[in-house]
Amino acid sequence: MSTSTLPLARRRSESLTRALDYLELAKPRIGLFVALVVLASCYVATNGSSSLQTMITASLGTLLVGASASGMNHWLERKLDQRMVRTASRPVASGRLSSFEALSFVAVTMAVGSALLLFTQNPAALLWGVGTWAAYVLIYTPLKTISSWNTWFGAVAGAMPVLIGWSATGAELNAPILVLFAILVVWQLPHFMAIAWIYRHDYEQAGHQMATVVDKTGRLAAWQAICFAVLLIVLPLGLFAGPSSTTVIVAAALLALLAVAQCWFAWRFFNIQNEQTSRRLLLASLIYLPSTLPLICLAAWPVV
Ligand code: HEM
Ligand SMILES: CC(C)=CCC/C(C)=C/CC/C(C)=C/COP(=O)(O)OP(=O)(O)O
Repeated sequence: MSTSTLPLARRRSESLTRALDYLELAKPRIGLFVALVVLASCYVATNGSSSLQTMITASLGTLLVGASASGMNHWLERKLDQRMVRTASRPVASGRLSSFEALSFVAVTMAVGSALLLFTQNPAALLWGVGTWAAYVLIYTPLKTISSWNTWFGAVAGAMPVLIGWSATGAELNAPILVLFAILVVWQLPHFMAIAWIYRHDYEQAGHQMATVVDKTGRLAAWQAICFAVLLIVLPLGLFAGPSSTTVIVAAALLALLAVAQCWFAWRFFNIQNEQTSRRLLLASLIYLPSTLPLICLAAWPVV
């Protein structure tokens, strides 16, 4: 039956399925978090004086470059993804999208995202965007099957959108932006160690050298989760490297308090790695990150 003779309802549902497949290529939930990080970074870099237009276009540009990186990761890992329960039904791994369709998505989102960063922002924002893409696609992704250090490289790549937001504003580096970058790098270790434990059998099946694969006792993952969670408690002290004010003191205290809560879940996971402690640590990490963003903005509140 040719496409034109298919019943309208069926054609509509097929178009919707394809649209959702392309959306899945972009890893939209991680993308949303990354966009929020860029919004906050623009605000923090300028102590609240960034224009709304800069904030929105920088976030949109990063979202598109990030979608391109995620699409490339789907394509590069299509064979490995087939071996993992969590990823086997992904659009490229399952064959619903062809390599041509996936790579076209990668090229179009990269071109539009890069143009947005260059023409609405500046060459530095584009450079950091391309650098983040390269760190994720060319360094982190191939390292996953080589060494468990991959997560540390992934953590740096995952924090680089802070630098896209900062460079878009053209502002000087300040204490809150450096603290936000550090928080993002460090946060990803407890975030991912919980995931590495939950999906350890999947990762082993695909040959990914995650901490829970190279050390099946779970201790390596547990140590990394607790050490980096503790580090999150002290990082807000870095805010005092800049001008101090009541808002900075309040923001630093609340950031440390949030980190203590996150640390509690890392501590439970450190003591015993099981379904409950790992899932709770993952959930805590997903609550911790968006909660820190308004607080770091508070720390950059203009002193009058
Ligand atoms: C080393 C770095 C990172 C690794 C290896 C990693 C890995 C993952 C994986 C595998 C999941 C899926 C968990 C599941 O299906 O249950 C996930 C979830 C998530 N991650 Fe990360 N992540 C990293 C960094 C980041 C960063 C930088 C962000 C955003 C700023 C982020 C935001 C999220 C969000 C929002 C989710 C939940 C939504 C979803 O499952 O798509 N992650 N992460
Ligand atoms: C501008 C730009 C490029 C933004 C992207 C930001 C960025 C680098 C986020 C990466 C976070 C990360 C390492 C996710 C896990 O990927 P994974 O491959 O381990 O996840 P998977 O197993 O679900 O594929």
